[in-house]
Amino acid sequence: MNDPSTRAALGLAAIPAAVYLLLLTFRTVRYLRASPAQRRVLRTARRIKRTWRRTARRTALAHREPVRTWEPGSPVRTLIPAIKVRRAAWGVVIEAHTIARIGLKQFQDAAEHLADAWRVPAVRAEQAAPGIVRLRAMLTDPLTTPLTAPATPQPFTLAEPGDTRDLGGQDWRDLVPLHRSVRSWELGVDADATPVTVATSNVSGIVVAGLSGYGKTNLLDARFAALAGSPAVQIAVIDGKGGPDWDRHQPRCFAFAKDNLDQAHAILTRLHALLTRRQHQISARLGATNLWDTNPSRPWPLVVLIIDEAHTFFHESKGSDPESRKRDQQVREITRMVEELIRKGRNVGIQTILATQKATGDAIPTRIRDNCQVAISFAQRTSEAATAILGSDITDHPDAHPRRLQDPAYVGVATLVADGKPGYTLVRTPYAGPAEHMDRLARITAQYVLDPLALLDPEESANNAPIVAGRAAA
Ligand SMILES: Nc1ncnc2c1ncn2[C@@H]1O[C@H](COP(=O)(O)OP(=O)(O)OP(=O)(O)O)[C@@H](O)[C@H]1O
Repeated sequence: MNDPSTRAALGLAAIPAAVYLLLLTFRTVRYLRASPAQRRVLRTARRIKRTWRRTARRTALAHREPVRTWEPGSPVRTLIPAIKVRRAAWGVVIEAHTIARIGLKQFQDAAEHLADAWRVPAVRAEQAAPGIVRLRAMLTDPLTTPLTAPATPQPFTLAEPGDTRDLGGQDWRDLVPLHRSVRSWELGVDADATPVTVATSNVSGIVVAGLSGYGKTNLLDARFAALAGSPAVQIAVIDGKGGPDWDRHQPRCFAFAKDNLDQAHAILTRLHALLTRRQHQISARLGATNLWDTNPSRPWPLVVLIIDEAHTFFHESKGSDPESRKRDQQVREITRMVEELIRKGRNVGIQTILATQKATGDAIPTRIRDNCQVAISFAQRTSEAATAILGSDITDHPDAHPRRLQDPAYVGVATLVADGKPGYTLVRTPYAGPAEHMDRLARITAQYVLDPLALLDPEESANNAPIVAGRAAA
């Protein structure tokens, strides 16, 4: 025992034991300090790692092949896909290396059995990279878990130094930076609970479609809330539904109309005039031919036109009486003006957001719809409707197909092509908050409202009062 070499050997043997003990202590402390939900995740991750070789064999995810040998008999070896396991708030992510003929399809086929073996409600499989399949053992599903505050922008995103208004005790520097919401739209979270965004700079058209009651208006509310706090944004609303949904937004709008064709026509005529003036003046005023090379500002704001139930305004009655002919003439003019706003509004900072239950060509003219750079679809009943809004590629992505979303659990879940994510992404959008929230937000930010045409040309504006609060120009 006193022999130095024996002591050294004992000392060496003690190192792994000490490391093991440390690891065990660390794991135990981590487990004890975790919430019940996190403990479940930890247990599941451990179970998956511990039982993987056995589970792979039992779920046909192991590959057997003969070993070349001169010895009699024909020995066989079993290859098991190597995995890496990591924890997420909602479950466990497993990245598996494909081998031989075991790839995405085999993992997808085995998903139900894996869920049983791992004792989780669902397992999803997708190709993460060539040779890597990502499995998600879902303990809770981020897509069906209601989302509130985290992805919902702060209601009062006043972002200018010196603002002395009601900041709810917060310093303006802590609030959402002015241009982040203007340049991109934080829509919510995907199936991995990671944020989903789309760029909104250099965008002149956004179309949001989906069956009634699946979350279009709520999503537009969230967008409205993200923009209302910026003095560099002016908002106009035309509500084809004509109900009370948009009334509370009115104080923050420089132009507002319901399903009144004359008023909608008047607002669009003014926005079209703004488009033309801005085109003429942009170089001289901004020293650039594209607003997005700089940033929207108070004197040259981003102008967002929201048209809810947009199909209301594109439908010609084809009647032959004078009233119908006048109406159809207005519809044709509205269609042309919306089309031009979307086709030409990008560089001058005019953005049109169309929401509709139906995005097929008979509801929204294709020359309007197909020029929108961003398309977002909530649940759809038919493939035709899904293809109309998202393009024919959606048929290659059955997992993200909006027909799958026809379930009350998917109210508030949409499909889109998101920044930095391949193919189509399903996104859980946040609940935008109760009506009073929007009411207060609109009132507190009403002081930012300015007519963008008046900002460009004060004289012209004096002769032509803007259309606000549902009243036609005085
Ligand atoms: N992301 C969400 N989280 C929680 N609830 C939501 C979400 N989106 C919508 N809802 C709820 O679902 C209901 C219908 O939503 P919304 O009015 O936005 O649907 P819609 O698609 O605009 O319907 P319609 O076409 O009839 O106007 C509302 O009560 C809303 O509060």
